[in-house]
Amino acid sequence: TGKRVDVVSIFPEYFAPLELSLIGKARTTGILDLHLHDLRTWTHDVHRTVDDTPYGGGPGMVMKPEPWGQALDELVPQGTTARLVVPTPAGAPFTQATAYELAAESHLVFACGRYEGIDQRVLDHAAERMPVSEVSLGDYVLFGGEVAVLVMLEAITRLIPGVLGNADSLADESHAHGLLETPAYTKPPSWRGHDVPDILRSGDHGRIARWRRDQALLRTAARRPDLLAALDPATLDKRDLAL
Ligand SMILES: N#Cc1ccccc1Cn1ccc2ccc(-c3cc(N)[nH]n3)cc21
Repeated sequence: TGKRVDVVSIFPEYFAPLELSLIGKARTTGILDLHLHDLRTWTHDVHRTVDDTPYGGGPGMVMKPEPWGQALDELVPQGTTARLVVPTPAGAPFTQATAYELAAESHLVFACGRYEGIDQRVLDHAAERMPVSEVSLGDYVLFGGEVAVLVMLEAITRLIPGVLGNADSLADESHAHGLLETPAYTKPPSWRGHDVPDILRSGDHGRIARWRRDQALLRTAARRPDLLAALDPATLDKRDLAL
């Protein structure tokens, strides 16, 4: 059976396009079993209230715990398990490594917050019976979790075996070896006075691989020194260090 993914949001229509693309693909390949839910399903008052004022004062509103608690009771019944993934500016960085970890899970529940976030007790209570990942997509603040979940779903889905046609394309992409990927070129060989590097048209695959690695190292050093610093020195050979 495919990977079960539940998304809970007060704007489930944000995800409607996925129903076409991912569900379409999943139907043929049985990869993703995506279910969208409106959090207001689990409200019972006439105004379908999901938010209230923050304890301790401050601007904005906070999402009430009750609807979330009932949603999780229904989506992750006692005796079943899932990983709860909650986008938040205060989360741990979502990286390619996180995407791989989440791609391996059989059941993911994404909680999309709005307003100033979800009452913390929802996450604390859920953590008593399931793994909870609070994740940040970057050091900027969004209006809510929906866009973050769209990004995560894309990053995760492409890692599930069978989704990408050419599995090799996963091996050499950015962040696969902890380095940025090399520049890409295609025909024509010369375009508006810009030529493709001769090495790439030499047919010498050993030298091409070497050139590509050099480019990845130089590019990573120039644009992402933080990634270079994080590299395992064991993966670098003496030529690399000479760059
Ligand atoms: N929480 C919160 C919050 C706190 C202060 C101001 C605005 C918000 C809005 N918000 C509500 C839900 C929610 C979900 C994810 C993000 C998010 C993630 C990244 N990486 N940036 N922003 C923001 C979200």
